Amino acid sequence: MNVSDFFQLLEQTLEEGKAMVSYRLPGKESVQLLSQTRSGSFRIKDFAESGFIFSPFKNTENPLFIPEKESIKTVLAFFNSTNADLDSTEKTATDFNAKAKSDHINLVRIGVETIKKTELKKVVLSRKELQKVSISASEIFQNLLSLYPNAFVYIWSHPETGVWIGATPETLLKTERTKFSTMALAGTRKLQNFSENDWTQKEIVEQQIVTDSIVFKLKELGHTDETLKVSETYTSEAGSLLHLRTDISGTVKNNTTEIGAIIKALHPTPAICGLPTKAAYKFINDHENYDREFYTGYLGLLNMTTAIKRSSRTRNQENQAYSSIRKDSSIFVNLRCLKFNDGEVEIYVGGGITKDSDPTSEWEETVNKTRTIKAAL
Ligand SMILES: C=C(O[C@H]1C=CC=C(C(=O)O)[C@@H]1O)C(=O)O
Repeated sequence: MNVSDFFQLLEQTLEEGKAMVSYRLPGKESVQLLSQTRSGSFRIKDFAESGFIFSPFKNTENPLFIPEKESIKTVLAFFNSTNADLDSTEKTATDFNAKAKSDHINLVRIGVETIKKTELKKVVLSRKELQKVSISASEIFQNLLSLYPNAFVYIWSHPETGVWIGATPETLLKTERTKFSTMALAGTRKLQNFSENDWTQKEIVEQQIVTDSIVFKLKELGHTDETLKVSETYTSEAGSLLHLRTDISGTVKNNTTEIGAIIKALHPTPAICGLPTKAAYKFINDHENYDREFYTGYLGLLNMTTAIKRSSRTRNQENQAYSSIRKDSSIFVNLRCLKFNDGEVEIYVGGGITKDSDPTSEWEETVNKTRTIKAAL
């Protein structure tokens, strides 16, 4: 299928209001469209299901999903990412209102005070920003595909949720055969004029909290220092931003039966909630004055069929291709995302707060994070 036929089909499916999702995995060239054939909603019961899962931040017991068996899959084999000019995003630098700024600064102040007085060590505080738009959901999706070749880029539409679009840099959980991997992603800087020494203690601590918490939760599931691999922490690009990142991986006996337990143990990580989890979750509930809905939830491929072509060289059969079928998962944290309404979008952004946070810098960080999305509007 060619590019224009693919996006025409996507627009038609969106217009029909069917449950559908289109996505591209990080670093890949192909774009998939999964369109649910039956009307109604499907919900995850035990995470052994196969399909595309879409979970909110809260109430994650039985998330919505589009079952692989109840959907038609269309593939666009090659989408050319042109790496559009990120500098164009600067035009929106002052495009915010004063009340949003003072509200967020106040929220962060209360967060810092609470951290200084209580057991709370870190809390991720967020906000939502409305912006008028004149382009379609499909165009925003195509722009994100062009801008962010290394992100997980998606558009999800469902009668129960409306339309969500995003380009997230954060993997929650990936499985390949018996190997699984996740990442601790936190701390934010602008790519422009950055030098490695710019990372401050605040960001190093903020990110270390995420790594330690993920390792701790995995150990509670029976993984050990011997079985887990934890990488060095390094600087990782996400559009025009940089984050600190540590990769964590291990093995499972059975990736389809164990995935639910790992997702439930990890979500919500301190990259999007805080530490201790319960105290941070309560603080968010009590003080963030809006519903995050699917922002900082998770989404992606759950136990989806992957056909693998291998080539094996033997003396008699050179380059013979063998196919095998696997069930793999690629689940992401829903960051750098928006909810689309005709003529207007809601952009969601947040940042990790510790005792050393400066409220005005935290506000600016959220402004910088909105640019990831605004560049595509
Ligand atoms: C909560 C967000 O980002 C998280 C992921 C990377 C860096 C973050 C930070 O520096 O605060 C956040 O933990 C967001 O983009 O809204």
